[in-house]
Amino acid sequence: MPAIIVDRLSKSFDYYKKEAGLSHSFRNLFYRKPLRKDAVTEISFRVEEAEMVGFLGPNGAGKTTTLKMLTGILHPTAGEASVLGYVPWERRKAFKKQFAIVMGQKSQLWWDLPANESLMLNKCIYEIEDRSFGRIVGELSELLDVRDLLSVQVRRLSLGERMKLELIAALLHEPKVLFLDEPTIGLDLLSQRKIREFLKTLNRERRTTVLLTSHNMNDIVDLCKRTVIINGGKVIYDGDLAKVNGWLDQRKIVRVSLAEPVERRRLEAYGIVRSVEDVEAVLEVEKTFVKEQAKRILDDLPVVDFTIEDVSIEEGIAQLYRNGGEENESAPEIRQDVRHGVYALDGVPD
Ligand SMILES: Nc1ncnc2c1ncn2[C@@H]1O[C@H](COP(=O)(O)OP(=O)(O)OP(=O)(O)O)[C@@H](O)[C@H]1O
Repeated sequence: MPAIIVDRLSKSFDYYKKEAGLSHSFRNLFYRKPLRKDAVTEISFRVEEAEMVGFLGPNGAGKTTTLKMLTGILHPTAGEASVLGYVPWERRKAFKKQFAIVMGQKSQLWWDLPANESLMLNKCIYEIEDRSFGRIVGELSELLDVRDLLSVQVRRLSLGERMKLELIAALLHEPKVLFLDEPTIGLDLLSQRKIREFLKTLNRERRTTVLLTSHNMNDIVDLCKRTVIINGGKVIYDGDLAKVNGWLDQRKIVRVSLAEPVERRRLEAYGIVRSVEDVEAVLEVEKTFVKEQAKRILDDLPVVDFTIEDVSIEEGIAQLYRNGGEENESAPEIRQDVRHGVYALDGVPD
């Protein structure tokens, strides 16, 4: 049985428009314009036990809202979900003991206390026995290399050190399902790598199921074979990460620094002009033509510096599906088998 089942889950937020100014504040006492935001609309997907799935999407796509429903923080407007056989928003005690959520932007540790005091608090909340507590803290702090930091006041720790201790706090009760929302945000490359290695070990040795949201593509590429992509509150892709990579790899980003400003119209001869600011230009060029266009740019223009980069998956998705899931003509068509909640990109080679 899958560890996570999401079936046509939706969440809408009702709120009121507030306008600035004293007169509007007075008017708001008698009349407030109600508004509705459909943050998540009929999304369906499944995550098998011990699977690590990347949950991707541009800003405002509905990722955090989905994670909040799957952890019982939010009640959905419609649809169903089950995590380890439990309905998350029923918030049963037995369910709370089997999952954990780590949000890179939020801390569950007490800032004025050393981390081991917060760990003691979690020990009591989750009713963990003394012997298990000692073993788990020992194992995890060894793996993350933070043994010496357990007695340091949390506010004195670096962001990376704190994040490692946040993970220990979240994993004390040995959850079977782990929801991660931007776990490497703001961390240096070394700390990011350490946390990814740790998550791999956790998944391999404890068969922990992981649903991971991250704007850091290295996290997703390194940890997840499969990705669910959401945009405008709708699932637009569910499948192999490599397939999406292959599709986006069909285009390249060419960054050019020029000795003097060049008219936008002139640059359009070499590809799609993404931006021109003074002497800096960014172009998008089809991969098959990139060699030829690069040569032309270098021959024709007063180039000072020149780089060719890949389009990031996230950027490509945001660009192609900018209108809340409406594809533009160059985007691959999305096929959806509603019965199974399966989505696929047409025209993408296997
Ligand atoms: N309480 C709320 N009231 C009204 N709108 C909300 C509320 N919470 C979220 N939204 C809106 O729902 C949409 C989805 O938000 P959500 O935080 O789930 O996106 P996200 O994919 O996690 O984005 P990000 O990557 O920027 O964190 C956004 O447009 C957001 O403004």
